[in-house]
Amino acid sequence: MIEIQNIEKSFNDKQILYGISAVFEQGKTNMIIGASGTGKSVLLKCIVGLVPPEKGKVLYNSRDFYQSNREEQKKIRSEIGMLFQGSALFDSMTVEENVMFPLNIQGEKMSANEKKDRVYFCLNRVGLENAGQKMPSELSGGMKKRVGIARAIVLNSQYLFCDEPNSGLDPITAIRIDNLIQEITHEFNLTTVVVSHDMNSVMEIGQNIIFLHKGYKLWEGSNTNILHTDCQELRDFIFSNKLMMEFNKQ
Ligand SMILES: Nc1ncnc2c1ncn2[C@@H]1O[C@H](COP(=O)(O)OP(=O)(O)OP(=O)(O)O)[C@@H](O)[C@H]1O
Repeated sequence: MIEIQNIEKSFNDKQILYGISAVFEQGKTNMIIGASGTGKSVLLKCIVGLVPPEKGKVLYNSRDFYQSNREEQKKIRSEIGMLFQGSALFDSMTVEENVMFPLNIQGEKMSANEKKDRVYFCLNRVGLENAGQKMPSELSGGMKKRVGIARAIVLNSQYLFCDEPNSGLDPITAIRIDNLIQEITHEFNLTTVVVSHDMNSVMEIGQNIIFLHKGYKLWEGSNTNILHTDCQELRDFIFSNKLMMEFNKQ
């Protein structure tokens, strides 16, 4: 479980986040949603320790990240897996080498065979056990995301962060990636946090959602009650999507 308490963040006197508190539950796909420029990525960076907030706490299973010493922070970081927006694979490495990369950096106690077994366990889990020797340039967008997911879980991560996992994918591939993230979350009992502005994703995997608007958290709930919200800003966000608007008329 990750708990954030009263997060405040500014850049050059411009306040971006105002007192954000939330609980991201273990074994669930938690989502941070909102329109472009509303502070989702900044909040994600505050949570993973890339951008320290001026105020507030980030607790990883009760461990206060920003109050921890370097060693403790390193330990927490080693439990975090990230799926980046553009997958962020290394173009000059094979799929196997890409997934192996975190093990080479942090898995110093593992033998070469153990590392390889772990890489192929993860590739198998995302359906790419035969793609180990391919280069990223030979992969489709959806396959690249799968490799990114395999790399994010290779260290036995407890916490999985996904920044816009659907960007650039067609709707069917996008749903497959969403479902894979949800399955892996349940199977490995991860605390998963997905940043998205895609309503299809929200309806598919949004088990625990916070909605940001202009740096404020205006709503929290799940995909079972989001369509019935009376928060006007959230309604505007949901029904700016044409398909959702049609659905709402029925
Ligand atoms: N390092 C930075 N320095 C200054 N301003 C920043 C920095 N990072 C983000 N911002 C500003 O913070 C605001 C929120 O940006 P953020 O990237 O969090 O939005 P977002 O909700 O993730 O949008 P999108 O969905 O388009 O990615 C924007 O006005 C952005 O310009």
